[in-house]
Parts: sequence; structure tokens; C-alpha cells
Amino acid sequence: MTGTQSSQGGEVGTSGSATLPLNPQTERLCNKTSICSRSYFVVVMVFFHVYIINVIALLFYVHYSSGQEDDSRSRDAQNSDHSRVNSRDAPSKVEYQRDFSLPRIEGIRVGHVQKVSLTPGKEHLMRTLSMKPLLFEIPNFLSEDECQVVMQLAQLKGLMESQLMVQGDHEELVKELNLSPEEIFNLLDINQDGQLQQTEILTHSRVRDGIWLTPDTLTEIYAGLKADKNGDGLLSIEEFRLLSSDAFQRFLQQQGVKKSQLVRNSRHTWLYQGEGTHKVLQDIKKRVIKLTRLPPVLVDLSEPLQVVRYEEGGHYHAHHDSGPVYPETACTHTRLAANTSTPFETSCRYITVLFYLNSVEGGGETAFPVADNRTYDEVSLIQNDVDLLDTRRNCDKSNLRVKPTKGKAVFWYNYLSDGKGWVGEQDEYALHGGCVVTHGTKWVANKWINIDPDYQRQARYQQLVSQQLDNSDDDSSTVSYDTHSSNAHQDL
Ligand SMILES: O=C(O)CCC(=O)C(=O)O
Ligand SMILES: [Fe+2]
Repeated sequence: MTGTQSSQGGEVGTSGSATLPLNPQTERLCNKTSICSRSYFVVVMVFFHVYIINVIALLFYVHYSSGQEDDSRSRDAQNSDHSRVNSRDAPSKVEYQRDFSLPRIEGIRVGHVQKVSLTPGKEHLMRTLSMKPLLFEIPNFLSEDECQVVMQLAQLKGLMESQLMVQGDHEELVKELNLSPEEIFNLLDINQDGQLQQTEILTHSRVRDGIWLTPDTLTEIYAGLKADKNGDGLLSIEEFRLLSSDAFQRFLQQQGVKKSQLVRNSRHTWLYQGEGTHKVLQDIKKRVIKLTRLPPVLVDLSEPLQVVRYEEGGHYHAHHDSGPVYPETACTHTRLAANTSTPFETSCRYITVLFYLNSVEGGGETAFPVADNRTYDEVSLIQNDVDLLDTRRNCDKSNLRVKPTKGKAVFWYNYLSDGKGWVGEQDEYALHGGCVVTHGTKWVANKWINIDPDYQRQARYQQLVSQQLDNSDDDSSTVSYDTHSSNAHQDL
């Protein structure tokens, strides 16, 4: 009885005074480990409650945070609907949601071949030519007949000189700005080392006048003008002061600039590809959409097809089809939708698809001087002995050359991805040019796909175009892309 009582009465720690005595064994244990102490009980209870409170708090957190997410999602959806509604009134103020990623074809590795389905019942083979830039070739992209039709249509339309010799208003500008020889010298001295290297003069004349001077012609000019007194190949400020500001231009004009001395020596024209144009042109466009996997609207809103003819001796020195993009750079195609005017403008050609319309008897390859180079170094492109940009002299030193074969298409990305599914930085490795045609004529066509690296500007531009189409009376008959939705942006 005592024992039972003692065990039942083992309500250790209750504050009552009439606690039953513990049996000696239990008492020894309690004393030893303090398990039966009151403070131990309190600590355990506190931990237990804290644990329960934590669990409850966690449950509340999970419940409410998912609720908020749902709310914000539906709010975003409402906002985006709202912005689309508002965008009809004030497109420039709308923030478009970035809910679209540009597809980009994977190259895998150089030489990798993938099958592509571009026309019903036919399979094309697409081979990766380089990874930098991402460049592919597709033999027989166009049939012989299609090549013929495109060349004939271009001839019918008429081709114009690709580069005109512009008479510079250089002297007038110098007078208007009241520039001193020192100021002009500083403008040309790109590396600011106090002397003008040949490459500084060459780059200047190529960029400003479109005249392709070589180190040899420059040496001739220096000799003719007695410009380089000490014969070190450099122009010092003292030597420069003795020349008039347009001395070089005048010298060249007196000598007569030949077509072979221009950046580009070809003729070209533009062919539209919308509804109502020749079926072949529309078919080519559809095939380009399939090839690039881009939304049709992006291809529809791009430049028309450019058809180019090089005569024997024709060339196009190495260049980029599209320029680098800085925050203040505008794209030509979205200029209408830009909020600000800017002094920098480029064509924002995300992709180039180049078609060879004939097989060339001699020369005329498309050269990619730095394709798949480990590094890109702009300065080392133009060395005194080898100018890699010169497609009349140095195509054989290019890393990659594509032979012009009738019907073949090559295509490459002029911009990298921004890593978020849109257009990123310019791909410098996309530098390319047309090698001199040594025998026969060369016909090519360019399909450029213009995309603004600024997503908002591209979306605004598409919105504006679709509004204009909505407003025009005969929209359904003249529009070649889907305008069921009044918002071209949604097609992205
Ligand atoms: O003719 C070629 O091979 C290249 C043409 C080209 O680069 C261009 O037209 O932009
Ligand atoms: Fe080009």
C-alpha cells in the first residue's frame, strides 16, 4: 500500500505540502538526474510550446505566402491586360511584360548536322559551320528555279550601286566648327599617343569616306603630298600641320578613286515579300520563319529581301551587318516607337540569312576572318603586313570561307543571347565579307531579321504597327501576319 501510494503520489514537483514520500530508489534517481525537478518540467514545457507555436507560425506563413503569390499573379495578369488596354491609347508609357523567349538554334559543335523540315515532304540538312558566331549552312535551301526568279525580279526592278562616291563636306564642317589642326589631329589620334599611325588614318578613311585605303596606297599618298618628312610612317603634329585638312581627299580625287578602292563594290536592290508579291518571295519568307523558328511577326516586320550582284572584280570588305548596342543606341526599324531621338542608330539585324543565287566561277566566297577564334582582338585585325578585313587580298587568311553554291543558304546570329531569352550583345566574331570575284558574276540575297535588343521598344513598335493596321480600312487584305488579335505584341 505504501509502495502503491508512493508510486501514485509521485506527482513530483506539485507544490502541495502533503506530498507522499518517494521510495528511496526513486528519490535517489530524481536527485541524481534532476528529471523530476520542477525547473526541468518548466523547461520541457517551454520547449514544447515554442515548438508548437513555431509549427503553427510556419503553417500560417505557407498559407498566406502562397495566397499572396496567387494574388500577385492575378494582379500581374490584370495589370498586363490593363496595360494592353491602355497601350492602345498611350503605347509609349506601357511596360510590357517579358513573357517571351527568342528561340535560338543550337549548334552543338562544328560539323554537327541536323535535319530540318522547311517544305512539306522534303528534308534539308543543316550543318554547323562555327560556334562563334553561331553559323549554319543549308544546301539546296532554294531550288534552281527559285534562284532564277529572284535574280530576274531583281533585274526587273533595277539594281543600284551599293556604295556611291560621296563628295565630302569635310572642308565646310571644319570651317563651320572653326577647328584648328591640333583639334583635328586629336580627333584622329584614337590611342592619343601624340602621333597618327597608319591604322588610324586607314580606319578613319574607311569609316568616314567609305574609301578602302591600304598601307601601300597610304605610303603613295604620303609620298605624293610629301607628308611624312622623316619617313617613319607616322604623322606627327608638326607634319600634320603642314597639310590642309582635306589634303588626302583632294589627292585621292585628283588620282580618281576606283571602285576597287571602295569598302563595297556591288549593285543591289530590295524586294518586298508581303502579300501580293511573287509567290517565290513569299515562300522564301515562310521557309525562313520555319528555319529560324521565330514568330512570323518578327520576320514580317523586318527589312525586305536585299538582292546583290557582284561583277567580276566585285567585293565587300569585312564588316558587321549590325552595330554594337549601347543604352543610347536606337534601332532603325523601331525608330518610330522610340521615345527619344538619339545620334546613334543601327539596323539591329539579329539574324542574317544569306542565299547564294548562283555558283561563282572563281572567288566570291563569304569569309569569316575570326570565326571560332579563341579571342577577339580588334587591334590585331589590321596589322601592317596583313589586314584581315581586306577581302581583296587576305581572304585566304580567314578562319572560315563559304563557297558560293547555287541554292545554298547560310545563316548566323549577329547578336548573342542576353541569357534571359532576348537579344544580348553584338557577336564580334560575326565579322564577315565577300571575297573578290575573280571569274564571272556573283548573285546573293540577304534576309535580315530585325529585332530590337530593347524588348520594350520592340513591343511598342509592334503595338504601333498593329494599331496602324487596325485603323486602315483594308487591313485584312494587306496584312500578311495574324491580326486576329489586335495586338502584334501578343504574337511574340
Ligand atoms: O557577298 C557575300 O558573300 C557577303 C555579303 C554580305 O556580307 C552583305 O551583303 O552584307
Ligand atoms: Fe554582310
